[in-house]
Amino acid sequence: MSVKVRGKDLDNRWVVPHNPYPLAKFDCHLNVEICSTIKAVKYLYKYIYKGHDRVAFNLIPGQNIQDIDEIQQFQSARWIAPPEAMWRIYGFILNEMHPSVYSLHLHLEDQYLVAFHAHDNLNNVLRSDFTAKSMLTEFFSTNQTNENARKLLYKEFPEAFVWNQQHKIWTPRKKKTVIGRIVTASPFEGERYYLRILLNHIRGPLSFDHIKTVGNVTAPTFREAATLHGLLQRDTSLQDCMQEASLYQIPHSLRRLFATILVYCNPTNPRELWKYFEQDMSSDFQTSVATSADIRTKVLRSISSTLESMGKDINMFHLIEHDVSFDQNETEAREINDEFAVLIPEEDLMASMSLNSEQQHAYESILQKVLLNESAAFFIDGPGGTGKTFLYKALLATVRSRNLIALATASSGVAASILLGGRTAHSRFKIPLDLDKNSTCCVSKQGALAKLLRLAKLIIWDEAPMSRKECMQALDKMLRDITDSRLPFGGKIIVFGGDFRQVLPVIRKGTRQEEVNASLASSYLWSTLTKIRLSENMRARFDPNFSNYLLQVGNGTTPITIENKIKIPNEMLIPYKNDVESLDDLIDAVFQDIGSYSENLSEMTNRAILTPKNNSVDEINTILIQRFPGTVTQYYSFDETIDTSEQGIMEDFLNTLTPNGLPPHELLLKKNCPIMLLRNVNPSEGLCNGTRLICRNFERNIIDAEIAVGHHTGKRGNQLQATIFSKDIDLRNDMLHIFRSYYISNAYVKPLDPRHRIEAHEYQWILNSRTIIENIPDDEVELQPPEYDIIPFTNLHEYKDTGMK
Ligand SMILES: Nc1ncnc2c1ncn2[C@@H]1O[C@H](COP(=O)(O)OP(=O)(O)OP(=O)(O)O)[C@@H](O)[C@H]1O
Repeated sequence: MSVKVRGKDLDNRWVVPHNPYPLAKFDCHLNVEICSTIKAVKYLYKYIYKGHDRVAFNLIPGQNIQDIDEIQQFQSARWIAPPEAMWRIYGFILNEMHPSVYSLHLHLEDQYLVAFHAHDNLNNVLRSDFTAKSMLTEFFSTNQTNENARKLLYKEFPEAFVWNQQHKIWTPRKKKTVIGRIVTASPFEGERYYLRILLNHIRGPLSFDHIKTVGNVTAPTFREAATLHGLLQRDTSLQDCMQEASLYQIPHSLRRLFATILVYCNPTNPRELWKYFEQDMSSDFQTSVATSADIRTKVLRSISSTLESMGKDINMFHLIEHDVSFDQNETEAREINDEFAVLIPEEDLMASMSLNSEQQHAYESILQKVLLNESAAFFIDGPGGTGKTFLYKALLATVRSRNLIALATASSGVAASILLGGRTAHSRFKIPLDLDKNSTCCVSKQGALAKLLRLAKLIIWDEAPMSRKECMQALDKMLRDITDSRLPFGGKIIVFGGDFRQVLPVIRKGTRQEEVNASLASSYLWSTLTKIRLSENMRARFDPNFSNYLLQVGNGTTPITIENKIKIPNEMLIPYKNDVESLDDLIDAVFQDIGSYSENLSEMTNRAILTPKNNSVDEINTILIQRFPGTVTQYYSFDETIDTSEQGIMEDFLNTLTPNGLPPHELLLKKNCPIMLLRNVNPSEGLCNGTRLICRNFERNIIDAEIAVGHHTGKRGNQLQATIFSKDIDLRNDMLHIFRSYYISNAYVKPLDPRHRIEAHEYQWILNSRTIIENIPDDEVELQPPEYDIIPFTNLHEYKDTGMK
């Protein structure tokens, strides 16, 4: 619509947002504003709650009056509405706050406010014990005598104790819920701010000195104590992390860690970090004949290939003066060789022999197309546990064993890590993250990936229903482009699989219909797919009732429904008593003997409690970690406000937040406890969002963990498996005998080129004249890696005469 106003053409863009209904109803000027920021909301609140006094008005007669009686004016010209008048007449409270907030004193030693009467003798005031008491000093004193008090943080103290201002003591609280807040301190205040940080994290401190004590060391300042506790971010924390790792990780792992730091930790000066650790990262490439330039190239190439698998280019980080470039042919060869080098486990090869009839039908239909090289696209539809993954494994093994390329992909990292050589579909096909119907994959027609895709005989995409249809459509377009074919998926044989009863694509705040519309089943591709159904539940074979029940839920035909809700059979439920007891019962039922799990990994990693809310996850995790045997190690996150002046005010609040994909502010871990990775750090190494790992060791800046699921199981930063091959073995022929074990020291260890791998071992040991090989006595059959329990020298006396070593 457009109108002419004073000779100018104006259209809708010149009209402020308004709502015609209130305009007509109230016959006045009303704008509509969109509250998009916190500030706008605050502004609105201020308006609404400005209160009655803001309608006070003043009528001034014509003549100038000198005497203005404001009280009189206020009283006589005050207008309040009848409801408010009634409210006041009855004396109802006008505002209240629940729960009440206790403001807790914060001061350095002997630096607090003292109130005294003008006529008091100052010397007496100073000498008086009573004057020397404050909320904080009495918090320390109570901790010295009361065991229960020591379990609390300063800010939690008012929840269990009441501050008696008259006698200046904390007495146990009997009723009323309150919360405590330590008064804020800005980082610019120095020590007072660091004391606050310590008080917010350390339970039951006994004195100012005690709170500064970390282990056996009493730090000179609160700042240093906070740093020793890991509560402050250090400028050198990334360097410290590499330093710790370099002490016990092999160079290959160190390079991987370095690449991960480059991608995820935004080091301010990557070149500095590179210079510092180049030597450590290159020690496995150092031989007497290698020049330093060769070694550097090898190290950079190794880092570059890890970065590539994370979707980054090494030249983004400017590690050296000039840009690094590697031979394109070599990159191409590596993409293809890596696929050829994927190991084929014996059990996967045998899987094709034990397929059930439905799986067998699917297997033969797909394999026939592969062998005849005919274009085909399949969708394997089967509820959870019907052996889809089992079928993919059999297919992958058969195709790969014929020296053909089969690509394994999945929508999620976890599903990808279960398949050998598996990658997420996004990373394998370079599908953009922000998709629309015109998106295409970022694959160059001349590049190494295009070459690999043209060579691939079979492409598997597991959990396809979880991805939006645009992903598959982008793949379709890209494959048609690189193969110059008009056939669906460029004539490639592609197998999608999954279960529409499980998770559909995530559409934020989307309706059920929107989710269905976004899924593969609503794509133009759906009609081109040959559908194969699997229905026999192989996971719950021995529990047919459960398997039937699952199927019914999935198909929406559960017999017993109350108000459209699924009724879970009583035998599957933990009866509800109250929140606390029932949660305990649930934990007991799932994790029956938590003390023994540290020895039996699969027992622990095969169990999980699922909850729809992250808060409940944190609550259950806290209980589980307390019950898990061993001593706790704490890691803290650092929260920073963009505006540094708000750090003191916002820090506590930020610490309480646990946004998606981030661990809690205080991460409590114990040796051998399971953890789950929350990021796709390096999917090709099995490190993706959802990978479960077992904590093996803790350093200040490093958690040493071992992968606990998928075919990367057992992978750990510094673990070695070795195949020895070198002409040095000939020299030692007399001594080394097949199938015998030896202690080997002073040997070089380096990663094995995938093309030379005979078994699943990743590293080779290089023996030279300095290598020491010792026989292991026959009675010492079980070779255990040494485990060191390092005891500080000062604590050694505790082990004196106890027979402990
Ligand atoms: N033909 C078979 N013979 C023996 N065991 C089988 C067979 N098929 C599947 N299984 C076993 O059944 C279990 C479930 O199979 P699988 O994980 O392949 O199912 P799925 O359909 O991929 O399940 P989900 O949808 O939950 O991923 C696995 O332990 C697998 O080893």
